[in-house]
Amino acid sequence: SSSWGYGPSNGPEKWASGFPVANGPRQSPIDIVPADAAFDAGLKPLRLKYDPSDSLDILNNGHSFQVTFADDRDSSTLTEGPITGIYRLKQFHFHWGASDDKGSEHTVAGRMFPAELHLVHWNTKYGSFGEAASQADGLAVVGVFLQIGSKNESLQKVLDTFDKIKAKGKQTTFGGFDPAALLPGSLDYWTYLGSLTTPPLLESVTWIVCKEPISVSSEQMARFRSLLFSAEGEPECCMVDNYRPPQPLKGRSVRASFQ
Ligand SMILES: CC#CCNS(=O)(=O)c1cc(S(N)(=O)=O)ccc1C(=O)O
Ligand SMILES: [Zn+2]
Repeated sequence: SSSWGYGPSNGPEKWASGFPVANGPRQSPIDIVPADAAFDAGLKPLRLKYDPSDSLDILNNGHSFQVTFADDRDSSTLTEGPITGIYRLKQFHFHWGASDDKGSEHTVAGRMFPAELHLVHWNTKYGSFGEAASQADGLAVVGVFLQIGSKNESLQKVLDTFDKIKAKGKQTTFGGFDPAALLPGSLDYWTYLGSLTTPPLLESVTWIVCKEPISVSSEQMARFRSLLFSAEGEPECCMVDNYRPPQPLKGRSVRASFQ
């Protein structure tokens, strides 16, 4: 069976056949329209506490690359913000385009960014990521837009591993990395109830999208595009355009933590 991807035969327009929830009521990403986002004074500031010793390795999983964290303790967590309880960081990954004019999953009043960072956290009240992933309040993903500007030195540490994870299935150790170094100065955010943006598209994600982008140089964006969707020994297929387009809002409201 042709597994899902981002090509013409297995891309986002085809996912509904294998994953009917693709047409569900709370799918992600969405177009965020700032003028329609209601300021909610009840929303607390995000509280992100990450321990660099939790970072384990970096992996090309065939649809993106991810940095995986040890999540057996409450050492790298998301609390406060729009959520209640403690959510543990499991991994972070990115989505990006074939050129600097596209690549993000969420858009802001129709504007696409060249890339988007996702930090995936799971609700510890469910005991494991897998259990949490099937619960309506099981996951919380912090999204950060990347915009073309100065070279991002924190990001460069990630890009420097790409020679070792070029092909699908390759991984290498990646310890001592602090994901807080990838966060913008302001943690103002929009939040709404949505889903995973890749199959299985589970409707279990509280999305927390930062208003302020982080910078990435055009040369650094070119490095993202040197990764491959394909495994060693297969015809080379550049890993680009690994983003799902915005999905219908279906009556959902988007709240803003800022005025
Ligand atoms: C069951 C299940 C599941 C999803 N896993 S994930 O949350 O790490 C994830 C989340 C997202 S996203 N774009 O929804 O944050 C994308 C990709 C992945 C992944 O497996 O690689
Ligand atoms: Zn993602």
